[in-house]
Amino acid sequence: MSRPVKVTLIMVGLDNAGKTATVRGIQGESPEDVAPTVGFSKIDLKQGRFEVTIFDLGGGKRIRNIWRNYYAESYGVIFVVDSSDIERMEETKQAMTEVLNSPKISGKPVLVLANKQDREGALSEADVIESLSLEKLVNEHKCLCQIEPCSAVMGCGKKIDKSIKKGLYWLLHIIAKDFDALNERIQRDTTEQKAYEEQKKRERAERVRRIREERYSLCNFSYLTFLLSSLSKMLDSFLYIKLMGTLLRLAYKPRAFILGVMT
Ligand SMILES: Nc1nc2c(ncn2[C@@H]2O[C@H](COP(=O)(O)OP(=O)(O)OP(=O)(O)O)[C@@H](O)[C@H]2O)c(=O)[nH]1
Ligand SMILES: [Mg+2]
Repeated sequence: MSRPVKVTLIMVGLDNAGKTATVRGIQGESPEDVAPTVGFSKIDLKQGRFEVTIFDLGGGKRIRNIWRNYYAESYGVIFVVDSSDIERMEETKQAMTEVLNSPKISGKPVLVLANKQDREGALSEADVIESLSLEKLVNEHKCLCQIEPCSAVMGCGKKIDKSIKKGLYWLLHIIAKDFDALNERIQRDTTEQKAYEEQKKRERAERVRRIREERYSLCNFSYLTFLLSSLSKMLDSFLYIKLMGTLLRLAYKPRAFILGVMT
């Protein structure tokens, strides 16, 4: 029996594209009532001899910058597009360009799910290809690509939209064909990324240490200043009391005072 093949995939695309609904359906859960993903969710599933991990990454504008943290370990990309949201096609194209531009993604296989085909006015496969300049984009970055028009809310588990199943099968098949080279690249990239993250961690720790040290010496300095000013105040008070005593003595007993000074 052949050994299981461990494969990590990332699922990206704009917010509201239908990524979470798609992975829910793949997992056999209801794709209805999904909430926007804040951060990511991780899904593990078995597909034949593949042990697949899918990172469903939040697509909100502010969290899109986390996508790059997952590029190194990813064997392939699932890019989900809301085909019915024509106004956001330009934004979708920009997001896809940024993903494929990354050196850690270029050359890896990409499955595009042209989702929400059940919606009226949804762009057809050909229109999505044109709106995204998909052919040019994937050729430029040497990515094998397949596009599947689908609907994530059509069913789940065994009843999931056949196009989603077909797309996932294609992606895993392409990965398996070039597994050794891809795996070598992923091992190299993840080792490099880990070293980079460690370096960043060390730099951060060093920065914190320096700030603490500066704060500590500032604290010591303030303490010293406080101590000196307190001492000076005490001395001032002491001299003041002494002076007042002298004046009082001079005022009430001038003779005794003058004799005291003279002797
Ligand atoms: N009509 C229709 N609605 C869908 C389809 N897929 C997803 N939706 C709906 O679209 C909305 C967004 O779906 P999500 O799966 O949360 O989208 P997402 O891409 O995960 O969004 P973020 O987590 O914010 O990045 C939800 O209301 C889904 O029910 C589809 O194929 N057809
Ligand atoms: Mg989501």
